Amino acid sequence: MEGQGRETFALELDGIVKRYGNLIAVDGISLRIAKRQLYAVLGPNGAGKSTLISIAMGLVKADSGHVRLNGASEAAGLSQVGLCPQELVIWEGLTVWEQLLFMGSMHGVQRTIARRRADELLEALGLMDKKRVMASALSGGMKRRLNIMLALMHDPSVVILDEPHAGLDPQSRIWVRDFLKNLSADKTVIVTTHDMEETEKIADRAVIIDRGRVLAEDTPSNLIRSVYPAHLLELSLDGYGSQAEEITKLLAAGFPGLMQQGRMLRAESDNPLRLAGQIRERLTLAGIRDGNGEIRIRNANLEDVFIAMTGRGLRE
Ligand SMILES: Nc1ncnc2c1ncn2[C@@H]1O[C@H](COP(=O)(O)OP(=O)(O)OP(=O)(O)O)[C@@H](O)[C@H]1O
Repeated sequence: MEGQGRETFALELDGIVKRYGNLIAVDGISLRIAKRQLYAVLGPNGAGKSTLISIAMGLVKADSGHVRLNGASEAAGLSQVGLCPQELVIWEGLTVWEQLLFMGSMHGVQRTIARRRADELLEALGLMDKKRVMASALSGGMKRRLNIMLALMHDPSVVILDEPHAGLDPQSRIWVRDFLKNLSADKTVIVTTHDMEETEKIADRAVIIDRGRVLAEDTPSNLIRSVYPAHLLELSLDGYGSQAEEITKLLAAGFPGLMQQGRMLRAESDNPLRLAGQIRERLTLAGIRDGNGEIRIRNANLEDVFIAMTGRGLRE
């Protein structure tokens, strides 16, 4: 039974702990990531994402806990993993094509196979016309795309990408989004990211970690539903100038579900239209000019969940 279960997991982390002096970077994380899916690791700066990935790759040794890659202990599984680090690892003096073949030869990939694979990757990430161009002449977003290709030249079954969305221009963002989604049809793709919008669009599952611990793990839509089952109503205080404080006090007294978040009052509601009407009525009664246009009703997104769970914005 146990052996059978293992075959379905690309990565299993069991009770991982990592300390740096007094700081606990990873505080007992256990995760099972099933094969052939796109899995996002989310967390604010310093949450422990990179440390966890480095431990999964065998680059950093955990103080305790176990890692299994494709059912094997990490050393046995590493050749099946491709890592795309946060920093660009590119040889500026080689052309795009030369780098891909060079990476293939470093992994011992047969030359004809490497050439075919390099062509497929160039096609899939939209860089075919840059094949003969020096890496130093590529734009930032193109370099990041090349960085992803280099992690795939040995055709690993598990690909780990540390912040693949960081610093991408809109065009590169679309290439990377489509590429990762397609890749996850037959490989396990694990990304660490701050990009909630991308995660919502492409991830099959996501884990939110903070201070080295797992806060929640599920599909993006279940994560959202679990925290915000209803709609969100938001009242922006920006248009009210010096009356903002008075309005906050007035509405807090009448609508206990309304919470202040910065320059916004926010409530969750099954009937946001009715609530909006009640809020407007209250404001009118108090002689405050119609708040029409200041109220917005929307569905919650992953960023709302992240802020609710970690108490922090993404880039704080
Ligand atoms: N080599 C190290 N020595 C000492 N402390 C470290 C080391 N590596 C990481 N840390 C600390 O461990 C904690 C977790 O860091 P980590 O880089 O894993 O977080 P992260 O979630 O990847 O953050 P970011 O989103 O900023 O990349 C941080 O407090 C960091 O300062």
